[in-house]
Amino acid sequence: MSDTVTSRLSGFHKLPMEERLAQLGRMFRLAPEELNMLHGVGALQPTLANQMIENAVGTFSLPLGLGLNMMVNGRDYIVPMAVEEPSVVAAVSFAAKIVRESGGFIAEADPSMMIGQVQLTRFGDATEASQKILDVKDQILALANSFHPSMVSRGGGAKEVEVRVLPAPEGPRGEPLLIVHLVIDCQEAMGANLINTMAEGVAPLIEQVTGGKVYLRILSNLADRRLSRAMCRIPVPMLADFEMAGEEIAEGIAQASRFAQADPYRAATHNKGVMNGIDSVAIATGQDWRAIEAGAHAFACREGQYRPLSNWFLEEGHLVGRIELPLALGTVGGPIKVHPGVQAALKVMRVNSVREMSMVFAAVGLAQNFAALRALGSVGIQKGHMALHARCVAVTAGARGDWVEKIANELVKAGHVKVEKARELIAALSPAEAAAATGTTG
Ligand SMILES: CC(C)(COP(=O)([O-])OP(=O)([O-])OC[C@H]1O[C@@H](n2cnc3c(N)ncnc32)[C@H](O)[C@@H]1OP(=O)([O-])[O-])[C@@H](O)C(=O)NCCC(=O)NCCSC(=O)C[C@@](C)(O)CC(=O)[O-]
Ligand SMILES: NC(=O)C1=CN([C@@H]2O[C@H](COP(=O)(O)OP(=O)(O)OC[C@H]3O[C@@H](n4cnc5c(N)ncnc54)[C@H](OP(=O)(O)O)[C@@H]3O)[C@@H](O)[C@H]2O)C=CC1
Repeated sequence: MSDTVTSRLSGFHKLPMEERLAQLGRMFRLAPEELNMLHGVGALQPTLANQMIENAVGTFSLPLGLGLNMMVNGRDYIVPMAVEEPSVVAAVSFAAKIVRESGGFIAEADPSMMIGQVQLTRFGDATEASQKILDVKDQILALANSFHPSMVSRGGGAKEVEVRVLPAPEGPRGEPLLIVHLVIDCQEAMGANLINTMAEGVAPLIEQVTGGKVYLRILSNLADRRLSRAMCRIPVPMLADFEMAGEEIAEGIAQASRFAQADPYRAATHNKGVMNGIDSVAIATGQDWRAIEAGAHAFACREGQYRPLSNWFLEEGHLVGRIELPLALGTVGGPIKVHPGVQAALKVMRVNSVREMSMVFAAVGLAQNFAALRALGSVGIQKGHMALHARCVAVTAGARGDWVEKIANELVKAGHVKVEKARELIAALSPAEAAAATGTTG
């Protein structure tokens, strides 16, 4: 791989797609097959898809873009993003460009600790049953680890047993819930399968020592022992653009953050913006994005009210942004080593461990959030977003080829990004132009 990898590729978005790929190929010394994978040519063959899921009839594609300008802990990252929504990739690159000029993102991630849950019922007295389980804690851990000795030799495996007694949902007359938590270090894996194996494996021992009956044995997607954090600190004057002073923009972002802190209706949309970035990278890198989504939103609710995953405030002439969320990611397992497109995407992202990957994910979430709040707290989201959405609108109205960009530009100029307007523009062309614009013969 080239030593000159940089994610600061100014004007990359103005290049034709072939030149973008060629530039990427040179920088990462990618083989033609790897470039083809990124380009989507043969990335996931139907025969392989048929081995991945049930009742397969084919594959389904999404656009793959590159988030640029990302600097995390002093290292440059080009971030593969699979997403259908216009402006997401531009927004992350835009934010990361500003942040890198103020030193980049600082991030950290916890070790890969996950929780496996075992639900015990008919246990009699809850305190006594809890104590019986804790008395055989070492036996439970040894049994759990016997199902995955290779995880232990990697330094991972089951590390702790905890017992939680929860009030009965039916009220005081119902049996309280007794939930055993197995805390497992999953190392480089997301961990669901290995956790479930261990949770199922220890259930008979828990039944035996308590005389109770186990029902559920499954991981928890609220991965709150596996948090990732990112922060950035931008000098306020660096936020200025041609139209607004840095102070005004910073104030708009801080006000947006206050709104999300106070109001779950706003926090949900704020977090949707965060997840625009995180989900896109998750899909491109073969992660279980449903698990990430479930964990993020459960974590957002941990204080009893749904809150934003990130926070922005002013401090000593700087705008400071922070994000914290659970990220159960893997560099092995699931489809990661199976899907050839994921392999090519990971080569571009060049993370050396799952913790490093989690830090980049957190930084992407914060960058995405910054771009949205910057727009929302100043000119509004529509200006930037709709300008990029205009191309989709032009295609929906029937435009094809070079005409997509032309019609999109006209829509933006008219300040009216609607399919009907695009159809009007096409209808106003000469018959020959209209035929060319819509790819039909005249
Ligand atoms: C769209 C921008 C970035 C334009 O912003 P701009 O001011 O036109 O950007 P710029 O010309 O100053 O360019 C700066 C950099 O941004 C990138 N960039 C700039 N343009 C492009 C492009 N076309 N394609 C790819 N990259 C682009 C590129 O890296 C460029 O660097 P350069 O290459 O020039 O050195 C800005 O208006 C923006 O960030 N808007 C916010 C968009 C957004 O957040 N979209 C998410 C979808 S909306 C949503 O679902 C979430 C939401 C909003 O509801 C969340 C919430 O409520 O919190
Ligand atoms: N609620 C949820 O989120 C659920 C999710 N899932 C799915 O489970 C999958 C993730 O489970 P997961 O257990 O991670 O995946 P896998 O079982 O596919 O793979 C993980 C395995 O990779 C091997 N491995 C090789 N090197 C390492 C390393 N350095 N660190 C850790 N493991 C290593 C280990 O096996 P070995 O030790 O044998 O080498 C490990 O058990 C995803 O596809 C997810 O969609 C499934 C059920 C529920």
